[in-house]
Amino acid sequence: MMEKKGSAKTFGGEIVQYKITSEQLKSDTTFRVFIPGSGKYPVLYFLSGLTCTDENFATKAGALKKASELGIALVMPDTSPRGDGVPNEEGWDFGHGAGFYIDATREPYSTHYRMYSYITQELPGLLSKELSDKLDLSRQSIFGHSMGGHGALTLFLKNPGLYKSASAFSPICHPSDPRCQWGQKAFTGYLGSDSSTWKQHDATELIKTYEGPKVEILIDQGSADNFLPQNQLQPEEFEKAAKECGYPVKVRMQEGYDHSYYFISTFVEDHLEHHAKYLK
Ligand SMILES: N[C@@H](CCC(=O)N[C@@H](CSC=O)C(=O)NCC(=O)O)C(=O)O
Repeated sequence: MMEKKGSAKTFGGEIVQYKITSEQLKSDTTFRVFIPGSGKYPVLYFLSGLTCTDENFATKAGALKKASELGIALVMPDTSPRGDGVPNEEGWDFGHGAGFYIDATREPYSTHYRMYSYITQELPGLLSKELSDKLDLSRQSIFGHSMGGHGALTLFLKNPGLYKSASAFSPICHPSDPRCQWGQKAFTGYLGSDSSTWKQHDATELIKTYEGPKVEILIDQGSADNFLPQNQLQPEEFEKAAKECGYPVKVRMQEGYDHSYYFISTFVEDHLEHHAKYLK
């Protein structure tokens, strides 16, 4: 059951925060939904990055006006399971706020950290049951930022046809690469040290064997992003792999922009228009 925690009218539509007890996450979790008006709308998921909740994109990205104009509903989940019973670690790049949109296979994380199944199965199932008059779940697309960009790309590539389109802001493109410290930490912790299992959660690896519809993927990356020289993101590796297998990917290097929501809000309308081409 979806419990309504709060709502507000905005840009002619409504943004609502829901709380559920998730079967996959074995914990309570919240998500926000923006519904443009009184019709039935296609759904665009936004997956947020490390340290975020369902609040960051809703309040900082400036996406709601354009989503309202285009007639696209937005669904904004949290980034991990949370709560007293959910194992956590020191630091902001693992544990709470850092679920990496995968199903953990390693104890003690495997019981709760099932963000992949939550986003691809449980959440759309709930939405189609409880908001069937407002959301058209036969038309879904996905985008995200950083860790959430990794989530958007991998969920799209792992489920051909489930999402009509995908895009990302400064995504973690190659988390199984030894130079990507976020990926090394998360995949070792959630999946174990056998790195052969990591490739199925790595966009740069997945695109090499992808066999579904080749809908253009849009990526925006700021040139002044401090995580870029640290090799946490590696958009060049994803672009190279896509080119080699003939998948159309547009990577736009945006001069002087950093990793923040100032960057996201500058280009978010382009991403909404990109998805509208495939959702409408
Ligand atoms: N808290 C950290 C910074 C963490 C950070 O930059 N998080 C990004 C996503 S990074 C990759 O997934 C983010 O979106 N933060 C939320 C926001 O509202 O900006 C630190 O202290 O350095």
